[in-house]
Amino acid sequence: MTANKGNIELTKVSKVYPNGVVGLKDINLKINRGEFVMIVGLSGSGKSTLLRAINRLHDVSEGQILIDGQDITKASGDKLHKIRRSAAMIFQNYNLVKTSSVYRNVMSGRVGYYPAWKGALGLFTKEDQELAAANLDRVNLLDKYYVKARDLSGGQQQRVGIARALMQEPSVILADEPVSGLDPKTTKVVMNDLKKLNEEDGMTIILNVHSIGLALKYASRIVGLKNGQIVYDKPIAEVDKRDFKEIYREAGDDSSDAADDAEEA
Ligand SMILES: Nc1ncnc2c1ncn2[C@@H]1O[C@H](COP(=O)(O)OP(=O)(O)OP(=O)(O)O)[C@@H](O)[C@H]1O
Repeated sequence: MTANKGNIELTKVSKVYPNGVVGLKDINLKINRGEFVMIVGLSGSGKSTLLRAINRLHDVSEGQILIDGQDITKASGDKLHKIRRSAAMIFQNYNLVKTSSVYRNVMSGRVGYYPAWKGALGLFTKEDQELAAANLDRVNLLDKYYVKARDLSGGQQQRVGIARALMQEPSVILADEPVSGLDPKTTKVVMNDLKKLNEEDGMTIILNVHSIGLALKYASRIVGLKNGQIVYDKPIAEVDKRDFKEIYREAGDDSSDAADDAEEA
């Protein structure tokens, strides 16, 4: 990964879905290389919309998103592919092809580097095959190389998702609730894999999460969303557990489970 990559800047970003629902409203957010930003907020507050906007899984209605100075909101064709490569996505439901081998799934993270026909035929270079093995090794799954994705546990599938993301040689990892549905022990393994990438490779991580406890444990900075707007943004050293009461308070509510989770964390 090239040094000094991994910077994201959103300016006045809004997203209105075709049905009129406001997903994001006037978001200004600057994230620097090497930050581990955890995005918290109630269900429906816009966390997924934000991550999907950053690597253009959907278009925004207004505003600009720069990844290492390049505007992804306006790019098309080859330029869009190149910008998108630097921000790899990890999904809550892993998004693996369940009937394919671990190796094929990991390799699919590399297809953006090949002409479509070569990718479709699986004509990958020896170097890239070695890279796939090395990335699987990083998440301790080299022994699962030939195993079909459907025969792995949830945590193992998510780690294949991480290895696939690494094939893009990204400077940013966007993780949309990557550990919801995993038990505490497996959650720890996946979170520690991400932490390692952050600390050892300086990768920027932006991760949506429901658990305040996890945010407090892993984040270098916590951003809170409410109704599509940023209502909270602090480095971890300045975070006070009591802050979350407000982020998680629904209209007319006095308390919330997530805020209680924060109190207990
Ligand atoms: N494809 C869509 N079409 C219309 N509205 C959408 C669409 N996707 C999301 N929304 C709406 O946009 C708002 C933000 O949704 P989003 O999924 O970003 O929230 P979230 O914070 O990620 O929620 P969760 O924690 O439940 O995943 C919600 O009101 C949601 O209903």
